Amino acid sequence: MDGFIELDGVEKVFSVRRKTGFLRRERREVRAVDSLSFTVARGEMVGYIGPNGAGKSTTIKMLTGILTPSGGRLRVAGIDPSRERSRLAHRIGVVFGQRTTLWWDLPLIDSYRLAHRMYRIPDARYRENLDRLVELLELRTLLDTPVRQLSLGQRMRGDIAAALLHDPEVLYLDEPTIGLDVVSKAKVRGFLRELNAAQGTTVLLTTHDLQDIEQLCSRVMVIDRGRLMYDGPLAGLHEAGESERTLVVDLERELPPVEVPSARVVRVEGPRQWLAFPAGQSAAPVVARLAAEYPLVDLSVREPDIEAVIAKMYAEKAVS
Ligand SMILES: Nc1ncnc2c1ncn2[C@@H]1O[C@H](COP(=O)(O)OP(=O)(O)OP(=O)(O)O)[C@@H](O)[C@H]1O
Repeated sequence: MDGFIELDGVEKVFSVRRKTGFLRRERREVRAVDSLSFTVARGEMVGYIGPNGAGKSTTIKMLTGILTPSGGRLRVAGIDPSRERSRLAHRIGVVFGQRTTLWWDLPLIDSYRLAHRMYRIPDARYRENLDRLVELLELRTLLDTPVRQLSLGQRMRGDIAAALLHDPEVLYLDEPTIGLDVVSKAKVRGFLRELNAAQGTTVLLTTHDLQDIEQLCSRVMVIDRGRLMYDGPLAGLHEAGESERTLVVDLERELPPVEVPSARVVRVEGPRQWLAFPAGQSAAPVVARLAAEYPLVDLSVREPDIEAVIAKMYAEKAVS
């Protein structure tokens, strides 16, 4: 193994006690991560996806040293995370979309001052990093605002800055765009792309939004029931799952199902129709044809969700 992040046959088994009667308890084992092996090279930006309960958070927690693996070998920058958690902490940054690491009642800048001391960042470097991050993440006018008053998108940008003040070589992001509007998502994605390109930061990104992966990662790993199901480009995942995108079309009036090559109508509701077409294909020819031949009022494209792609992957495997 010669990656920056290395996992070899990693396992995590939780022992769960379940109530089965008034006084009876049953002990059950949950294998959250099962013989997981992969490597991520320095500077890579990799998507890590899978359905709920697949084992993504458990993997990230083992990579930060919060959880100790039940078996196998795991290294980040040559460090065994659970044995040398505080040494590793200086080299990694973590952002959880669902939970903030910022101090809720204090102005944003105070969380940064605390990180300055906690990570013992040299003064000049702290000032330089703070200045750069505040500029790139558009936080200048928010520094004196208590975190609880920030919008979700502002808070997320604040969290990302906090995770990067100490110049980590690797950044773990757990759902960084969850709940954000289109503009905020674009800002976060733009920043991450820039960070990876300019600083060479290694990024492991967990998300349920396939557009995050599409716009940021050349490689995606799919985990399900603790096992690695797929490791490769996103396009290959669409092929493996034969996934489809959906075009939602609003017509001027109710019409019979429209007829367009390489797309099929899957639902009709009054003047609105839903057309499915292969995810690997551009929507442009379908849209052009619709606009030319039908009284079009509005349309939008819906990406397949990860659960649907993975469900199809399973279905494919079952018949092949
Ligand atoms: N501390 C724990 N004790 C017992 N079981 C756990 C614990 N943490 C996770 N699990 C179980 O391990 C499995 C994997 O959970 P994990 O949180 O890693 O999934 P996930 O892929 O991150 O899911 P989500 O997308 O919902 O966050 C689940 O069955 C979960 O219930």
